[in-house]
Amino acid sequence: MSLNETKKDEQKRVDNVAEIINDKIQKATDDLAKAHSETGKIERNYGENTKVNTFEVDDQMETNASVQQQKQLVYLAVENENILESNKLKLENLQGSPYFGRIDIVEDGEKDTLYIGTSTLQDDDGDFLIYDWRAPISGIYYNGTLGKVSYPTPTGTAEVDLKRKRQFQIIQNKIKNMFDTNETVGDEILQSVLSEYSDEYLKSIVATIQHEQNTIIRDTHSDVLLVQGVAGSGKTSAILQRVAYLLYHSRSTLSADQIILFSPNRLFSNYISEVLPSLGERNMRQVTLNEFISLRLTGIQVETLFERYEKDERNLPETMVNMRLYKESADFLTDLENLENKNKNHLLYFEDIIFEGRPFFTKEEISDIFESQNKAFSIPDRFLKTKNTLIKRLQKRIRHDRDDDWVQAEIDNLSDEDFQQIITDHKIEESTNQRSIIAEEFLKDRYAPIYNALINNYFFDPYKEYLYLLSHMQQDIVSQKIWDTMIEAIDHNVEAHKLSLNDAIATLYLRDYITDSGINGGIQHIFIDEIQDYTMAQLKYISHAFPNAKLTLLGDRSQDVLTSAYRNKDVITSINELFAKKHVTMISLNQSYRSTAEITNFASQLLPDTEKIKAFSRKGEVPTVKVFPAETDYYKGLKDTARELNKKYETVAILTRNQAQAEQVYAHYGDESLVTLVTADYRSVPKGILILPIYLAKGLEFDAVIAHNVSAENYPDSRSRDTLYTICTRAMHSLTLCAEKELSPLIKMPTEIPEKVN
Ligand SMILES: Nc1ncnc2c1ncn2[C@@H]1O[C@H](COP(=O)(O)OP(=O)(O)OP(=O)(O)O)[C@@H](O)[C@H]1O
Repeated sequence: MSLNETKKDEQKRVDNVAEIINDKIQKATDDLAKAHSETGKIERNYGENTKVNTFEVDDQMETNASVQQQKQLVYLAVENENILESNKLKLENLQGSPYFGRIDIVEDGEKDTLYIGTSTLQDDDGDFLIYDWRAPISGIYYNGTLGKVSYPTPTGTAEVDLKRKRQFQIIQNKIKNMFDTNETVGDEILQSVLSEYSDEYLKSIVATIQHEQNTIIRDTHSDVLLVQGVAGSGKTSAILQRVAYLLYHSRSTLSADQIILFSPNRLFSNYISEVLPSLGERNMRQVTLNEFISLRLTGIQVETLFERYEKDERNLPETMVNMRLYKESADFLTDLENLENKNKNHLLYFEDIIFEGRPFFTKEEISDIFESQNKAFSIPDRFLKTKNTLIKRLQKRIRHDRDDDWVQAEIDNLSDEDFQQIITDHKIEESTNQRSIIAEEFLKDRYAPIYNALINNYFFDPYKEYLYLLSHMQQDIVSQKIWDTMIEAIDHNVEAHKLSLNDAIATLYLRDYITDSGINGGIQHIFIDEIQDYTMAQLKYISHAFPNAKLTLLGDRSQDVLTSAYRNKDVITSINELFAKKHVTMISLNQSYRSTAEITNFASQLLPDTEKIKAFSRKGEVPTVKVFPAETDYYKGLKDTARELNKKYETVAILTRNQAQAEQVYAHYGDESLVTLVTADYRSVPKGILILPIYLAKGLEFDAVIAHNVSAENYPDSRSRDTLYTICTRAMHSLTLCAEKELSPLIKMPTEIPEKVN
């Protein structure tokens, strides 16, 4: 059959499937509308039923049962609606581009043809029109080359003969491109996808997943999956595809709420928010490290890594570096833990529990309880026993106070409604001592803040405890004087309700250790993007906080913008050491997809010889270097360049080293409506000419990038290399480097490329 005829046949099939999808969407819309009105009815009914009987004491029990039943009905109706909604979303995702792949196989002598798309579609007879890309057999499409291949089945590995692999690019139900290929995914379609201009949101790569990316996506065995991938190699894309894959693979046991992604900043969270919905899945939870810590250390303002970088990006004294490296290590946390248990006579720092302005339990009383515990027990054990004693004392107090006059008087003063509410809430049956029970419940409600304070360990001060341990630490990193100054500085910080990131992590770890808390066993997967920004202490804390979670850690050792000025050890080596007892799988991605070959090759030159990147064969403009002799020429040249680029590209990002430089560039724009100064508060990236420090552009990409002032002064030596590399690799189609006076020695261009402007 000629290629034309084949295409005609394939187009016929697309038309046919498209029609079926449309019909199914129509039906799904009708079903959903019906279900919605049904839910409305049940909800109204529930509302009426719950109101009617609560005042009639005799009807209480009946009301309770009926309320439960109604609640269950509402729950089922809402659940049903959610399922219909999700099915409809999946169909809508297929609309216009129902599938992207086809495999022809021979299995046990039988021929079969399978089409692969974002989700499964069956016709009315139950035949598969489209296979979900995550189905075990679909793995062949991404992994296998023609010939004998295998795929996992519930009963073991199945062998098939792969006869053909065909790729489609279908837009608005028209086949735009179609290729038969032996590779994972042939270059032609990838070329076409990568040539597109940048978008506000990252797109799914489901149709063009590459072989090594597929390994990351489908890994289900590793405790720790560690990916070192060069800039633009699809790490973030792979995370999102992997989440979708895991949700499918473990659909009966895993939900999106049990997955957390630690993302570098809010802009990034928004940037990636569309991928999972486009694959028919809900987004996982997303949090930045600072948000995560702030939620756990309420009332304390934790310094962000960005703020710290702005303060001491360069010229950090050696003593500071040494102290910082120690406090960022996993050993530091272990040392704190060991020290805590060393002095058996040490009394923890307790606090009064204040109730209605007066101490309910004084710290002396709490200390006495702690002191009376057997010192042979560990500190956490003695803490727990203290806490339990306090809870018992509270319960005793409730039993004691219930007959007090003031309590009886308060109960007499309760409105009928409140009185009934206590009976209903606590399911109190009628009996002779009903009034005492009511008094007890009333007191429990009244004393709830005390109970809450006990449960949440508010009677213990982890900050003072941390400072105490620091002051008793035997360290030979810096002189005692410098160490003491550091402790004093933390003390001042705590007074002002502030803490650095390192101290916050250490305090949290210590608090969790002593109080045996802070553990979330329900989370099954943790993903961390930009892992090079994390310290081993942070990773140790995260894995302690989520003991049942498998970790997927992705990063690029060459994009260490925030800590390369002082860190001396490779992050990948450190992670391997930290998780030495776990099943760690390490995967490298060396091919970059984001940028044109010219940009990738240019950026690659900035790195040491050992870390060369493989460029994807997408052609584009050669990067331009412009050196201006004086400051006035510089800013004029920079602005002209941005304006020119903006005629061709919708987004042009001027990337600077830090916030101060971004503000400086912004100040040179007389008319502010022409540009946007993007700050840490931004939640989405606007179009046009943008100015932002590189750390806010982490993980993002832009059509055109201008690197601001790549002068010898601004990027003097190899410690600036990561920053420069990260800036250059944000560009998809066009990269311009502007420098004032002398060019940075890091930039080595073939002599014909620099376009000197005088
Ligand atoms: N298999 C693929 N098919 C199509 N596009 C891809 C593929 N892999 C990566 N890309 C594209 O390459 C670009 C870079 O991908 P991504 O942001 O996931 O890389 P990254 O490794 O996280 O980058 P960085 O570390 O530089 O932030 C994105 O536009 C993404 O859509």
